[in-house]
Amino acid sequence: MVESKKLVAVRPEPILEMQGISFGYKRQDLLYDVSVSVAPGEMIGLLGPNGSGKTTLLRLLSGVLQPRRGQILLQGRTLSQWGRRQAAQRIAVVPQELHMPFTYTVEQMVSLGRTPFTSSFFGSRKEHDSTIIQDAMQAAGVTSLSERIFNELSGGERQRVTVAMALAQQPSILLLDEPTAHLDIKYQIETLELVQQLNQDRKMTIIAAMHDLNLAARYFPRLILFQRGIVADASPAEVLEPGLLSRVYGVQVQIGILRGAEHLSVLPPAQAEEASKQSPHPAPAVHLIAGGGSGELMMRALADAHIPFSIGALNIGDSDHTLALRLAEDVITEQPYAPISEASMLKVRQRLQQVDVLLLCPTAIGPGNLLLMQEALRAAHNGLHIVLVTAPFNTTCVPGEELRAAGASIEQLLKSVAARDYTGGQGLHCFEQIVQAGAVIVDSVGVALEEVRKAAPSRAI
Ligand SMILES: Nc1ncnc2c1ncn2[C@@H]1O[C@H](COP(=O)(O)OP(=O)(O)OP(=O)(O)O)[C@@H](O)[C@H]1O
Repeated sequence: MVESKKLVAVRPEPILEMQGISFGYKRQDLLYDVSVSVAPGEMIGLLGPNGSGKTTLLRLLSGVLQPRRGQILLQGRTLSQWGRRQAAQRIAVVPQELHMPFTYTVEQMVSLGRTPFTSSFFGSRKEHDSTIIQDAMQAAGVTSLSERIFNELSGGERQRVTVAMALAQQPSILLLDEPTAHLDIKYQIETLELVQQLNQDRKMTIIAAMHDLNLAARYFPRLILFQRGIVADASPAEVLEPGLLSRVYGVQVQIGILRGAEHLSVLPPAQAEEASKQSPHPAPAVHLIAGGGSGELMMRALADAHIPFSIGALNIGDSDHTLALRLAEDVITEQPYAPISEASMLKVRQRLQQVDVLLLCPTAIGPGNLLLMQEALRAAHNGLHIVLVTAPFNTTCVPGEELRAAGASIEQLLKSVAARDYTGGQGLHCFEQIVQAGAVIVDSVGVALEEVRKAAPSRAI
């Protein structure tokens, strides 16, 4: 028998690694626990709404900003171990807009890209540097503009010169901040074709913040969707998912492949709204209060059963929050580690007035979410059907009256609540009252689903 050779896929060492980085300009984190591994030669598009932190992430990657927590490794060494000058010899940035206070020519501008390798701006340029500058101008298609004044160029021409400047750094990694912003469609395509060419011909690793989802789908094989933390990191087909985009961008979109096209297209809201009129999204029948992973099974079960639900309030960074952005119809979101704000509590209250059922998952009860439990109690007194999903213990589903007869079950429930109550007994007291108000206790996700179907038979499919 011929022994078959084992084929072992060797993953290349990452060229760039973000390990659990958090950063904020103010007390609160803007980026929270971001971990990304970038292989050499990848082409990655960063997506996210205005203010989601894309530029900030690029500034962290270029070493202009320092993370509060976590570290960024460039070829296995932290950026501070490399030092600014050495890092700049490997990572180049193409900023969103470049304003020059001086009347530099294009060639002078591009030669500024050699700064990390020379001791002064224009003084110590060697023949070797001149060759690189000419090569950079040629690659970016700006040789014919070399004597022109940079500030007098059109937006598209300036963009190409800025790319040439970055190329003069001979970087392994090119970071671009919205390279197509303010450009007409011809220049948008030209710029992205150029970037793609650099990626393919020079094996340059590319990371670009992008607003145009269609261009991102067309040019970037890997997309990372941000909303302070990473919401999705995968291929365009997985990231450009209508539910996910509508939750992150707050607008309904449709995704499809246009006739004759090879790539996904994101259709504008007007057409999507029209489409959504034809197949309306059902309003959530269920609201979940969860946290710390306690809602995971319940969310997956509801999504599998096509039962629309809302959830919250949840802090950004909570594992339930990340999953909820994918699965829930609406996620009431709070800042990382922050107590629940009045605005979020108001949203929870309004939502509890609209839904048929509240599912309370077995989350830890701390001072931060005690308010949610108190809101659940208020809703119970207003007649909302509440289902308490316990940590798994040895009882079967005991609805309403039967539960009261089964004293041991209540005891067990309260014992499990006491074990996760960090509010000096206030959380436990709240639970006792919720039970007294007629809540149903269930110890399995399947039984919880049955309760939901009973309470919202027409809306839950
Ligand atoms: N130097 C700064 N000091 C304080 N806050 C800042 C600073 N720079 C940016 N911010 C704030 O940080 C948040 C994220 O900004 P950032 O520019 O990283 O987002 P972005 O995703 O690139 O946005 P856009 O798509 O609009 O360019 C914004 O609320 C912004 O106002």
